[in-house]
Amino acid sequence: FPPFSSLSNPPHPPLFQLELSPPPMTSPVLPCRFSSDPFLLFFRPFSSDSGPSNVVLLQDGDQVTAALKKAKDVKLPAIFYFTATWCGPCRAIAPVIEQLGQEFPHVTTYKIDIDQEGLGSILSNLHIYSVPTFHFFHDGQKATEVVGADVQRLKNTMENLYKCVQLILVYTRGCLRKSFVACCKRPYLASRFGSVQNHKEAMNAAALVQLPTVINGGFQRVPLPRNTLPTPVPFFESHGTKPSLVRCQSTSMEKPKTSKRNLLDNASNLLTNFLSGGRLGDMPTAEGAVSDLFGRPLFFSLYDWFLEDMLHLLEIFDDLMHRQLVSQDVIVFYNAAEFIIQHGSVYKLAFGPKAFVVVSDPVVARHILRETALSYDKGVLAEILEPIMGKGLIPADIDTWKQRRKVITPGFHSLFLEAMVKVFTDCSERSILKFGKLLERQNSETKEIELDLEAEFSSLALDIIGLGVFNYDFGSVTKESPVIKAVYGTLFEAEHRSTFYIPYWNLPFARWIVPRQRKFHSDLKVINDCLDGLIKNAKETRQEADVEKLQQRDYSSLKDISLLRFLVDMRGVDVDDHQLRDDLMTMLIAGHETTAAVLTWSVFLLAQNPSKMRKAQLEVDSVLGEKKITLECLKKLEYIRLIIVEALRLYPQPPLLIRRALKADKLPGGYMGCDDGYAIPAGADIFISVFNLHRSPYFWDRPNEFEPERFLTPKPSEGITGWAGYDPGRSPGAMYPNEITSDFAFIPFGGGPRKCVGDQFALLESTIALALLLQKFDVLLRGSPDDVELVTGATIHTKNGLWCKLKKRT
Ligand code: HEM
Repeated sequence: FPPFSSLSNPPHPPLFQLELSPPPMTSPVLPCRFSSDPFLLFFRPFSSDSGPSNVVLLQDGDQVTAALKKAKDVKLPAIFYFTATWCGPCRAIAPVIEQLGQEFPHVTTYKIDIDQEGLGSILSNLHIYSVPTFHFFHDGQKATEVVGADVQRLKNTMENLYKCVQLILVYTRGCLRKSFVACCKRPYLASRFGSVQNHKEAMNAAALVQLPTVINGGFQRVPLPRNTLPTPVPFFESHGTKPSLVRCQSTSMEKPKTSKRNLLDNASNLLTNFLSGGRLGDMPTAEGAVSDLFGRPLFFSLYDWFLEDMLHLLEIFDDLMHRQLVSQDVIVFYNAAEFIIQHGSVYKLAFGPKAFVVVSDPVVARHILRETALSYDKGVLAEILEPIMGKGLIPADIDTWKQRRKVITPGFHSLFLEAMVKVFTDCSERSILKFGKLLERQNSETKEIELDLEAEFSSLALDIIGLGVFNYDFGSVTKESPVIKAVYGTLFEAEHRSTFYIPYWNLPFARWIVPRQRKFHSDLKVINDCLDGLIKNAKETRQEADVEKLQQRDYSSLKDISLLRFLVDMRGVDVDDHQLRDDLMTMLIAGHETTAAVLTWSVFLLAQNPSKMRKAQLEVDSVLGEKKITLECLKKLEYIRLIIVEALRLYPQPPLLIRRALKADKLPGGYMGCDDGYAIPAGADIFISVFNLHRSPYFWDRPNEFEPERFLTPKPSEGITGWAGYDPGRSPGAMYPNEITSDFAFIPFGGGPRKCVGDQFALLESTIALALLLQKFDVLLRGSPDDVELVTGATIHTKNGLWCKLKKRT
């Protein structure tokens, strides 16, 4: 593109400059060249008939002739792949072909077994002397060929020939280019970047290269000479409305956004700017409307505002690829300046009378959670939770938190967790037994039961947290009790408060006048009485010891292995009953819904991916057999562990972390943000959107896909300043990926000093429960995944339960 005087990249070789002369044959007929590319080693073994749908097996000479004709006449991109069943290199390269087929869905690969009868003359006409041989067709002609299993050459040829879209980006600030590279990982988005300064320059450039053009998402027809033009892409001509923005594994999260601002929105924004918005300086501001916040979870809107335009662009390309419309170049100009102004790593959300700072970047999250952790408290969250959790760790002020954190953390030592494995197993088996009994009672032919697994996981998690934290068996998997009802009532109220914007419960007399507040206080009393009884009991049987001694106890001989026992027995910590009760209540609430939610979403995702479920079941069969689960087994259940963390990536619990600045601070700009960072005043309220971080296309490939295997492979930072990339080796010995391995791009348990104390407890518990479920049952969703609507408060859960069909595995 000569007119782009300001191209910042060294020029790429021209897109269609191909090596047209075939490489020399190394042997006359059959022995083939074989690349020792280690890429080959990672793929599944050869399977001749299966594979992606764009691989077509041609079974006789007529079919080959017809396909050749079609490739020439219809001008669709196609590869003719000559192979033989006895050829070792062909077998070795088969997975690469499959992989390339998936990466270039618009290219058809015709596979021809040269030993089929009646091919003789065709093969000699085409000069096929050895296998594998690949003929590449483009624009109705044979463009080039590759002879031999030369992986690198195959990949290069595919990329050079079939990458279809050239992307030219209008950018005004250097950092944005990188974001596009990170985002446009798909092979069909050729990353040829340049900068043009304005719309006119973009149009001139487009006219010069004579291609259909998209400027800022809208189609522009450039004045091209007749007949020599590629047809404009119909999608752009017809598209007036944006496609839905957030695509996920399948949920009803794709509700359209409210597009028009109403009176309330305008009033709210005015108020925001008047009251607090101004104090947040020139931070990018989301153009959201208050009405966007109603009727769907807040974190979806935060995600849209974060990525709206980027997603829009990707949606366009996906759609084009899907419809095989891009068999030609399209130029895209994208106005980066617009993007920067409205969205990004740190932006301000005008929200009623308040402004919140929304953070979607690991470097900024790391700054708040780890580097300056004690300059922030829990702000709005503490206001909501304090009436329930008192001075428990989550809402506690910094001084109380420092004291209690020091005491509680040692409670989760390794021998305790090891002892918990038995509790997790026993409780999970109780659920499995219950499902088995329900199945036995089932008379129907199908021999399957329908269950709301979310409710079942909730009972299971309640039983486990009761036993683990204060040695109380709720027994909720099999029965109901006033205490259980009170716990659920309290959780329900905590949820209600976290989604209700006006804290009416703080009004004088509300606890006596408002019926739900009356119920809440009576539920709280039931739980408090129960906890007080347990604390009294534990104190009466106290056996004081130093922390180190307590951590080396022989758990197999103890009747009560709970955390309460540990806290009460600890020498030199004479804590009052009230504080202990707050601690227990906090852990009861923090550890119950969260774990139930992880199991719920793990099953939801697996049920939509039967091959992954099967893989998990095979792993469980091979590791466990008929054995009881031990910590050693858990180390071997790698795939199950990855499923749990991948579910936490896609459905983080909670989806937002909340903070309030105790003093003025300067946040780093984050990726694509302002290099100078953003000053925030004392009192600024912050949402760290874990959901945005976990699904950010800058830090994850295919961010919305369920791919547990992703955590096995390092991901370099690709030049993102300040972010170290993902590296599983960074936390040696860790059983699960975490904020260290991901440098704060994966923070399901937060990070820094206020990181979850129960993370290992929860992960081991979930791994065991999921493994035991999959060991015995096949699980299917009862209806469509889209029927499983999401709602959210503190955690993301379903609106009407996760209804599944369970069948005994044979
Ligand atoms: C999968 C299950 C769980 C998830 C996803 C989860 C997530 C989190 C997150 C994200 C935080 C940090 C909140 C923040 O920084 O604002 C947190 C804190 C906390 N979690 Fe968990 N948690 C889980 C299970 C548990 C369990 C089982 C327990 C207790 C047995 C627990 C106890 C706590 C406590 C006490 C805190 C406050 C820590 C502090 O401020 O020092 N959590 N949890």
